[in-house]
Amino acid sequence: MSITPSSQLWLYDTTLRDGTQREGLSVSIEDKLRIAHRLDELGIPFIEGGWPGANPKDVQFFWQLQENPLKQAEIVPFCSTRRPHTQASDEPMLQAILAAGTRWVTIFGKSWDLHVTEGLKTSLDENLAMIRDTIEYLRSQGRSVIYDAEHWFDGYKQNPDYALQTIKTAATAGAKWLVLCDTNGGTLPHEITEIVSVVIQEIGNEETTLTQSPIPQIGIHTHNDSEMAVANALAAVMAGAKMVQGTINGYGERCGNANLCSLIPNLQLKLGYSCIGEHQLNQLTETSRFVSEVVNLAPDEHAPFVGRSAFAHKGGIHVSAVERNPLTYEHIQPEQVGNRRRIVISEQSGLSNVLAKAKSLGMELNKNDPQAKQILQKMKKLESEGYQFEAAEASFALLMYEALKLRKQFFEVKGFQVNCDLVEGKETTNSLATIKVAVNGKNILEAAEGNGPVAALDAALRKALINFYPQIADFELTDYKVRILNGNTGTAAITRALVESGNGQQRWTTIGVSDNILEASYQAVVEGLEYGLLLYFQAEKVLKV
Ligand SMILES: CC(=O)SCCNC(=O)CCNC(=O)[C@H](O)C(C)(C)COP(=O)(O)OP(=O)(O)OC[C@H]1O[C@@H](n2cnc3c(N)ncnc32)[C@H](O)[C@@H]1OP(=O)(O)O
Ligand SMILES: CC(=O)C(=O)O
Repeated sequence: MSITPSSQLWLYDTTLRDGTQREGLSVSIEDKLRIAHRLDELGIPFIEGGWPGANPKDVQFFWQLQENPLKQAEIVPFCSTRRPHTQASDEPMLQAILAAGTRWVTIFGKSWDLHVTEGLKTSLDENLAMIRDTIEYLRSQGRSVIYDAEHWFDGYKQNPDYALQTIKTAATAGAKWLVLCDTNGGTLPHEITEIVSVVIQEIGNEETTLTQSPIPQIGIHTHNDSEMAVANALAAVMAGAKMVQGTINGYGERCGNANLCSLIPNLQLKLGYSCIGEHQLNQLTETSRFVSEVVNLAPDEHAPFVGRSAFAHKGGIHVSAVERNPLTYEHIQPEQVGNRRRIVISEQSGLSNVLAKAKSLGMELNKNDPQAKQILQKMKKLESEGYQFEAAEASFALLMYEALKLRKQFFEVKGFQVNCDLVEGKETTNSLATIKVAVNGKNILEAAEGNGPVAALDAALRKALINFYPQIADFELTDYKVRILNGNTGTAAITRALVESGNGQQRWTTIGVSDNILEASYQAVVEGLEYGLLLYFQAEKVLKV
């Protein structure tokens, strides 16, 4: 591995170690393996896999990775320096990271005198010896060492001479990287710039190959407690740091670590540094969603660069301009990071939103068409009554088809009735729905039970339609949300029901609004089935063509 071009930066991902220190995040060995391989594909050169001496899961993880190694990344175990007044060679934790069988290891040591005297309860000299012995021992075992200077910035601010002594000790002992950590996340960018510049002056930062360099390179590891983690990492890089540590989606202890999903595009697209390949940068959005799926945390829809809303345009003025030139309201092209532009429909829309939506549905509509204005007016009127089409794009599509006289009537609901039994002492209610539907001029009457009125209604409707449209057997109701819009008016409150449906490949959301919760739900359920049929027949048509 060599670093020559001055614009080359080394990314170090710690999702599998510091990321898992986030409250509420827990992963299995299989999850860790899947994430490691995905980060490898993304082109991250260093992946911190965990602390093998600290728990059996991390020991297993490193062993299993040996059987199915990464393609390009260095997998790195993490550990502290030896404890006070012990021999490095006798430390079980250090034996555990050696047993992980990697080329690189990361150890963290104390930079802040307060931590030495109060945390470790040892002398400042012994702390220096702990750093030196540990690095020398790991090097004697053939490992390349990354030294994380914990609490570097706080330590430097309190006692700069001692803090500098700790990293000079690490450098002399042979660490190849000195990573300055803003462990408590309280430092501001101007302080980072100043302090990193001092370190670079003191330590030197020659451009040379990693394996030959006697002078360690400087890295940065920042936390987000002041919401400065990304800004601080950028400030450090601009001051000369060559390694950037962070995590996918910014997961990490307390408020998280520097978010690589923001750092990488900022470094690469804005500042011109080279971190990962262009074809890898456009996997960033997918990687962010993959990791959130594996760790079972809902993705942040508003995350910069990779969030679903990162390139979503809602205001009519924005949509009008973006349609003419995306640069007007987008700082980068969404495709560069694997994301996509979305046009959101709402009461804040103008004709441009409607036209863009029509285009995305394959319909030609222009600003002078009277239907375009009608669609906009109808949508705004419905929004004023409680509809929210940005959350129910399928219902908006049906509204457009209707206005353009393209809405196919697959069936017509003539009426329905729902009865609920609430029996004292029974925890669940039984509901029975009867429904009358007309299909191709034929009336069908069906009844079905469900554990709630909406489930019963959905079941009765499907029963009535299944002989005409067998494909609805593949549709499922995946989510159902209800919101009371003017809760202060008691029973006269308006209910908004959102139903999410799916067919195994796609999901779509429909909406219903009424002062009757059943009526609102019924509208959303019916449109959900109708839209599913529409998708099915559109796909059929395309296939036949
Ligand atoms: C800034 C960071 O994020 S550092 C990483 C933090 N991550 C974690 O702590 C997660 C994994 N940790 C663990 O599983 C456990 O804490 C272990 C296995 C490491 C240690 O467990 P225990 O031996 O029971 O100790 P405990 O967690 O109570 O205390 C930490 C010990 O590490 C010592 N320690 C802390 N930093 C260092 C260091 N840089 N070098 C050596 N020892 C250190 C503390 O002084 C304390 O020692 P003591 O118990 O002799 O006083
Ligand atoms: C090492 C580390 O995770 C920190 O100092 O924050």
